[in-house]
Amino acid sequence: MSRIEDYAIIGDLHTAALVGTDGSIDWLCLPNFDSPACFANLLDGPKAGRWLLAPEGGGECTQRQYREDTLVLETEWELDGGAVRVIDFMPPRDEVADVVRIVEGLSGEVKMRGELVMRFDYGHIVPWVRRNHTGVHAVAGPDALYLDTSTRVHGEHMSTVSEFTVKAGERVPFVLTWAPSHLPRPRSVDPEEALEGTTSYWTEWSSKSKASGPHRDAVQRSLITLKALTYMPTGGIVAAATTSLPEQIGGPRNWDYRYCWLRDATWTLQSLIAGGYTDEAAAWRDWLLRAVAGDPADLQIMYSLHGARRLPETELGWLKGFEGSAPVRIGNAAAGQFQLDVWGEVLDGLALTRNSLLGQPDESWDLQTAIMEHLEKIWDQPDNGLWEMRGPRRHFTHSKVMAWVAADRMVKAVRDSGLPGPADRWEDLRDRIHDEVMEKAFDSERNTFVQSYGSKELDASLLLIPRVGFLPRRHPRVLGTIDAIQRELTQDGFVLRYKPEASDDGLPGREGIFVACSFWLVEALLGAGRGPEAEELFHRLLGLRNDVGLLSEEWDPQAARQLGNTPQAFSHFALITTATQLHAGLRHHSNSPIHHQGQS
Ligand SMILES: OC[C@H]1O[C@H](O[C@H]2O[C@H](CO)[C@@H](O)[C@H](O)[C@H]2O)[C@H](O)[C@@H](O)[C@@H]1O
Repeated sequence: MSRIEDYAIIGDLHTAALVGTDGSIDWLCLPNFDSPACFANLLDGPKAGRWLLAPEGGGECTQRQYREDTLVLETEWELDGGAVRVIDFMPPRDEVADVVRIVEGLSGEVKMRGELVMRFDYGHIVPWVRRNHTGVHAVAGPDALYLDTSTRVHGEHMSTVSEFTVKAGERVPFVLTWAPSHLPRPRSVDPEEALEGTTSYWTEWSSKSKASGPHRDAVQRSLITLKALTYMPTGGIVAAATTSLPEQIGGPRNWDYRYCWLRDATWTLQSLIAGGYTDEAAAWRDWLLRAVAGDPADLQIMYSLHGARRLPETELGWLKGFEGSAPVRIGNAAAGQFQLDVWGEVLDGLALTRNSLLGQPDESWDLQTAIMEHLEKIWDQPDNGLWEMRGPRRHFTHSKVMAWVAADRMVKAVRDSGLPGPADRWEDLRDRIHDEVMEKAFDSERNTFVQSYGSKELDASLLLIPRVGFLPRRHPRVLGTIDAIQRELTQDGFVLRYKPEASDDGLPGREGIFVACSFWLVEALLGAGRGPEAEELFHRLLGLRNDVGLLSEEWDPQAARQLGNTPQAFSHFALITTATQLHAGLRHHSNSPIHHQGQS
């Protein structure tokens, strides 16, 4: 059984597939990220659908890598009789979706076996499968899949099997195409042309990057991963490609991340802008304006890729879950929560786009004003916080700090950029929130900010206080909070987001350390003047990436394995912004663009 870190991602900017080190595609939702899966081996085993393509004897590959700065994956096996490579990719999309796999003989000869188990609706539906002159054709309900290959296939135990030998220099292609079942068979794809086109697409995209410095490769891989999590038609960005990969193996903390969180998307935007990608930032702003249009009181913390608001949370009882981690959930009840921080994140993100996309039309000021006016009425309410706690609502410190951020950015927009608005009133609110946080969210005995007003608990989000400019990076209270978090909220030097057993988050069980929060500690240490410690922690965090540079949401320090949904935008944007700070120096806060070398 594969571990979370065994997976690499390929995608077509509408959806993504996860490919294991054993050559099996174990996760693929079609046609979009949030559509039902046709391969759900990840959550239930092979009977829920998968596509294995590997040497006959099976087993882990010897090595794998992405082709330079692309999303084209190469998985290689070296065996006694020869060596073979499987090249996997999804060509950037037209109206239908393709997964292309090319088996390439590298030396000697290798016996290969393909096993395609097509299931629709997360393993629930076994389709009708018919042979045709180029492969097979599967249909059930709205979905059709077409397999085209030059090698012979036959049926075996409800799967489509191919057995063939590949010699040095030979190439055996497979193309799996999804199309709506009511339409005629779609155009066929030339696999070699598609390989060239896909390689050029990603190479060209990567050539626009401003990533540089000692961590350039890690940053570029993270930027490519974030791009792979964007939904091209609307500009929406999913939090991760999967649902229900557990935060504790065998536990119930399993959530569907195939949606657009305003928080995650705003942070992703910050890192794309840091990487020099302004087109994606503009597309995100357009997505945001469409998604949140209407009464600001109805603003949600997350939406679907298309901006839909209803994301009912359901359990898929027929799936046993990753290594038995049940339930498997689709939809996400957090969509209905009140998370005060989101307003600040959105206004912070729009301030950044305004400062970064100079000269591009910006129609978001009316929305920003409406959001701020609404926030003036609700900022003093208890909320669910950025960790989406399902326990009682509280006055979370981070939420209030983000309300301060909202007011701060709006004041600056009026004062510095000349936009219209009641700057004095917003300034007054900003100062009131600041005073309240300083008074109610600080434990002077332990010299640390706390998770919520009056609480004794710590929370990793407190590390963001200097990042958003609420206090200077070396303010005594910031330094005290860093010390307290290192003392009380770390495992093996990595940071927990909070202590689940003491924070009444409404859920049983525990979880791993939170990768993004550990990157936040790096930045906080750097700001505190503890550069060598920051560098050391950053290098240890880079070591949590898998062999192809991917991070999931969490890490289990005892078992030394990844936990949670993967690849996760949160972890990758934290890597990018932290690496940029380490390289460029602490020259910016969350809302100011980074000036790369050579720029004025
Ligand atoms: O811990 C409980 C919550 O966990 C998920 O939320 C987390 O993921 C979100 C997407 O990356 C992120 O925005 C949030 O800050 C994280 O806590 C889950 O989506 C929630 O439903 C759940 O209550």
